[in-house]
This record gives sequence, C-alpha cells and structure tokens, in this order.
Amino acid sequence: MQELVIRRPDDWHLHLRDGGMLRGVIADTSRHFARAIIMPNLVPPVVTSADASAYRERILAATPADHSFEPLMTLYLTEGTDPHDVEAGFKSGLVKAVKLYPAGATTNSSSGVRDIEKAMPVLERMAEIGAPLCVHGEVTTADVDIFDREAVFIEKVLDPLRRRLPELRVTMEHVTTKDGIDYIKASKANLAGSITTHHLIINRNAILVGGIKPHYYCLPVAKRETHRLALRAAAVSADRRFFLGTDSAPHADPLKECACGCAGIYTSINTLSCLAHVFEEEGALDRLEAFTSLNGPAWYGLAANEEKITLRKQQEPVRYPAKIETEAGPVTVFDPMFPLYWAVV
Ligand SMILES: NC(=O)N[C@@H](CC(=O)O)C(=O)O
Ligand SMILES: [Zn+2]
Ligand SMILES: [Zn+2]
Repeated sequence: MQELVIRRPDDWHLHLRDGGMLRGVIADTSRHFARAIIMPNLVPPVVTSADASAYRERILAATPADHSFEPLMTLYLTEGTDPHDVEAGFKSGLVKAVKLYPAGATTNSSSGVRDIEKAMPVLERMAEIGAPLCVHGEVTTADVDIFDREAVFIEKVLDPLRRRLPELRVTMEHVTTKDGIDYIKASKANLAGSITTHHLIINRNAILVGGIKPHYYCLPVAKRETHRLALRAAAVSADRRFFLGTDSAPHADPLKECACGCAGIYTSINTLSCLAHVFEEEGALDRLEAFTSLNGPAWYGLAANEEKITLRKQQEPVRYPAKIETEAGPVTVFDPMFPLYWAVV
C-alpha cells in the first residue's frame, strides 16, 4: 500500500504547556489533529472549570488561524476539588475528563492526590454523571521499583477503585506494560487505555544503552521489549478499548539535558509518520484509522471527524527537524532511530 486515507485523527493525551512553549508547539498538533485531550499539569495546575475555560481561550488564541482545532479540556484532580464544579464543567461540555495524578508521579504532579479517600466525593459524582477519569497509573512509594509502578498501581489503586465504583469510566493513560494491556482486555466495561507513539517504538534500552539518552526518558518510563510488543499488539488490534494518546510532552532542552532531567518526549510533529511506519511493519495499515481516529471518539462519546487526511509513502525519507525552536527554548523532536517514509500530504 502506498497511500492511505483516514479520518482526521485526534490525540487523546497531549501536553501543550502555556505561554511561549504553547505558541511554539501548538501548530505541530493542530496541523494534523482535529482535537486533543489537553493535560492540566501546568504550574499552577488547571483545577477549576474557570481555569479550564481560561486555558482553552489561551490555546485557541495560540492556534494558527487557518487550522481548525478543538482543545478538549481536563481538570487536575486535587484533594480539594469541588464535585459541583466538576459536574457543572462536565455538563456544560467544557470539561471532558478529570485527571488523576498520584502526587509526585510525574512532571508537575506535586498538587496531585496523596490519599484517594479524599477524592472519593468527586469520583462518586463523576461515576454518577459519566465523567471519565484519566489516570496516570503509577504508584509513587519508595518501596516500589520504578519499572513496577504501573503493575502495582493496577493492583493496589485502580482495581480496588473500580470495584468500589464500577460505574466510573476510567482511561488508563499511556499504558506501558503487558500488565496494563491485559488488565484492560480483561475488563467488561468502563475501562479503556491510551497508548503513546514512542512506547510502540522504544524499549528501555533506548534510554540506557550506549550512554544515557535524556530525550528517550519519559514517565511512565519505557519498559522491556516484551511490554513494547504487547502494546503494539493491542494498538494494531482495532480493539475499541485502545486508542492514541501521544503524550507529546515538550520540555526545553536544557531542562532535559542536565543532572536531573525532566520526563517527557516530544512527538507531535512526526507522530503520524511514526505510527504509519509501525502499523505497516505489523501488516495493519488498515487498522490505523481505528487507533488514531475512531476508538478515541467512541470512548469519549464524540462523533469521529468527518474530514479526511491522506498519508503517502515517499521514495525518500520524510524530513522533519531534529529540534523545534520555541520562545521557551529549543525542544528536541523524538527520533525513532529509523527513517520515516510515510508523510501526511
Ligand atoms: N509523560 C511524561 O514523561 N511527562 C509528562 C507528564 C506525564 O504524562 O506523566 C509531562 O508533563 O512532561
Ligand atoms: Zn502521565
Ligand atoms: Zn502526559
């Protein structure tokens, strides 16, 4: 196959940041994607509906006038989140989901939830009204190995929560393990998972072999090859419970290339080329559309985009910059370590 026409994709997990970084990265998403679930982990975080509404306006103001792009807003769950505000935001259509960050799990998560009991009134209300909970599914206690954080989160936090509130709709975001895939596949209802572009391509060797490679460091951290293979099998399966969330997470290079580098990989600009490559390798180009454009909207109760995009396989490798320049500094682009031939035309 040399050409593929699919419905315009959406990104179900995206970090756009704010200010100069937002202005520098937004077009790389809005060029190809119609909508994206926008992560609320700004400093300070997007906690209330009013915060989300103001952030949405800033995103729209930064979007190039000739791009049509709809930011789908989320609220950052804190132990003080007001159930009434969540309900009002969700019912108005502004808020599409609420995000659970276990405190300390990842970039800008210090206001996250320490004690899930304190968030129960909000979670109960969300279960009642059908508002999805997006979770960064990792425990953060020092006794758990970083490579086991996701599996332990499922056992100790997620499964008990879902048993207690079976009506709560949960998106397990950026699934990185076979444990996560198997847990989602075993579920009967109200659970889905997003998978990033980079976790389909790299395993933990990318970070550690031949020198430490900060631009392959993200959270949840890439795991062993067996896990990557399980993610790939799920992504290309067309199972409605799995869809794309790039987790494209820009950090200016000096914040990654240092003694305590930030977690996050920037993939917005070449994600579709990478995904077409992966799906072609798996003999599953006919299922790319389900992953990028159909399963996500179905889960979030939205119509799939009507507009189409065309991917075409080029003779020469696709050219994309190694870094983008932003007002907040240069941001290194994800290097899949192989040439890409599929381009959005
Ligand atoms: N994925 C990452 O490595 N980083 C994200 C946070 C997150 O999604 O956990 C970020 O905000 O930089
Ligand atoms: Zn996360
Ligand atoms: Zn993220």
